[in-house]
Amino acid sequence: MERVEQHASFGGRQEVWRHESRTLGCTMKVGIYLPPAALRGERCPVVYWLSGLTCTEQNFITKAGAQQHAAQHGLIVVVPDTSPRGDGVADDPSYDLGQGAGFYLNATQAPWAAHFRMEDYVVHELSAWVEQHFPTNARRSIFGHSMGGHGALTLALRHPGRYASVSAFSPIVAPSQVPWGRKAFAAYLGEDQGAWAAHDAVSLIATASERLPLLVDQGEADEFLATQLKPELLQAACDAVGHPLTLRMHPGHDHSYYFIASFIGEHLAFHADALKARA
Ligand SMILES: N[C@@H](CCC(=O)N[C@@H](CS)C(=O)NCC(=O)O)C(=O)O
Repeated sequence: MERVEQHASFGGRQEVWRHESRTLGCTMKVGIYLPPAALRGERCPVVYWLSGLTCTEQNFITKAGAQQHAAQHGLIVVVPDTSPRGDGVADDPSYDLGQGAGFYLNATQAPWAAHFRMEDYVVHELSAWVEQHFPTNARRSIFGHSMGGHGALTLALRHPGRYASVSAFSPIVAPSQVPWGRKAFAAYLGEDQGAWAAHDAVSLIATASERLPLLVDQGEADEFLATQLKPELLQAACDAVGHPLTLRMHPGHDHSYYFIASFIGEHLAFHADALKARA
């Protein structure tokens, strides 16, 4: 492993690391924000951020403005890339499949299955690596944007007990029912839609064994709202079983990091409260 960037930030340090992933079979870059408390040697909880289509670790660490809030709450923020990377890794010319579009699941279909194992990477290998090398206290929360919002919701629902809290900006809530998700699921999981529900937040809500409250923020001027995101499907699924959901619609906000930056402080405060309650 090798540190490839470090920048002083709000009394802490924004770092980028490169490490070998056995799960993905390639080298991965990861953004790690260490708050002042971590630099003083205190053990801090970790919040995992999952980005959307086309992103690397750079989008969030340079545009979300998370560092000042993570510093204030004493949170380590870990930002993985959105897929395996490299010349030996399968890819597709479109922006919504292949590298930059891993969808936070383990692919079962050729040519993707060899490297596209983002669920195992994020849930198991990355957290073990983080907890081995950084001053953590083994408490975790998870959040993300768009494809990464889908990732945060589904990984929290699929791994009850692992995360203290979950939230999302503009998430894909029902990938089985929208073009981005249907294209990716057909490629990664196969045409048999029986396998899709296990990676679809709206489907998973019905049978969730842990009713972890969901915080979701969505811009009303988001260009993908009606075609790809459909938060009303998540609202209906939560209403049907009494799953706690706070869905906040924001007039004027689009799908960009300007939206994320506007509410990132509230999301980190939400996670900090939940992580403290677990202490
Ligand atoms: N029109 C966009 C679609 C992809 C997109 O909007 N990606 C979102 C996540 S779904 C994003 O975070 N983009 C990078 C950024 O805004 O920094 C593109 O082709 O790049």
